[in-house]
Amino acid sequence: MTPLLSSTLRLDEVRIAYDGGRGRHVAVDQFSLALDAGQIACLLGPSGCGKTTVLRAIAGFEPVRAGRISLGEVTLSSATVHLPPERRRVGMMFQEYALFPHLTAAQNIAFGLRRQPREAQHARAKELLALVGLAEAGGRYPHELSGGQQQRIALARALAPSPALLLLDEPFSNLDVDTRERLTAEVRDILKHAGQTALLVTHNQAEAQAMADHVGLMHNGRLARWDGVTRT
Ligand SMILES: Nc1ncnc2c1ncn2[C@@H]1O[C@H](COP(=O)(O)OP(=O)(O)OP(=O)(O)O)[C@@H](O)[C@H]1O
Repeated sequence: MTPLLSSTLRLDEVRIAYDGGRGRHVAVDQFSLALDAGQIACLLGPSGCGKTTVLRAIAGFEPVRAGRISLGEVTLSSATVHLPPERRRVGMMFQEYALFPHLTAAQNIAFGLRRQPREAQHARAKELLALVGLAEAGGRYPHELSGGQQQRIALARALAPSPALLLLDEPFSNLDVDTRERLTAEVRDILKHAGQTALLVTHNQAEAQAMADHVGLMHNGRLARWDGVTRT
């Protein structure tokens, strides 16, 4: 699939702050990066360094105090612009977005396609079930799937509306080590096959290296390093 050049993600000198009881806390500052369409990047860093805050700002859940976030030609956030989350073409796979227990795997995948005709929803769900290697599991409910299978369905659900950018926050943290290692490689293949631009957050360096084309190391709300990953 040819990546769309128009969908480069850019963060330029972004500042994000939280207002709390003890005044304003600047969680992310002078944060800049560029991620070309079709590329996978991973933000790595210790707890509290601001990884989730960056993802939440890109998704539109936190305002930006200074700087600019853009996707292609469109400004998503700046000190004066705040596009609502549903208009950003940004998909998410966050821990808190679990599958709906009362919907089948196929219905979960089709959930974000409710405005499309039923036929188109079925076809897209079928295509994504195949992409994540669960072609036979469309009729099963989440409790009938393993943890790893549930994560693959959650990924399929996030991919279904063809977002220009997919954000993944610690997508494997609930899984055991073996499943986690296997899924890391599988998810990279799935994202690459779909030509999906993705930004992932993790604590785990091995996971970052296995998944990403670029690894960004965060420290105290800033991007300390941005390295390309060489693959043989
Ligand atoms: N809703 C909030 N209100 C106030 N401060 C917050 C809020 N969310 C996060 N913070 C603070 O912002 C900083 C960055 O938090 P963030 O969750 O982005 O870090 P993180 O790198 O994702 O951490 P972890 O790896 O533990 O998830 C921390 O100091 C945190 O305490």
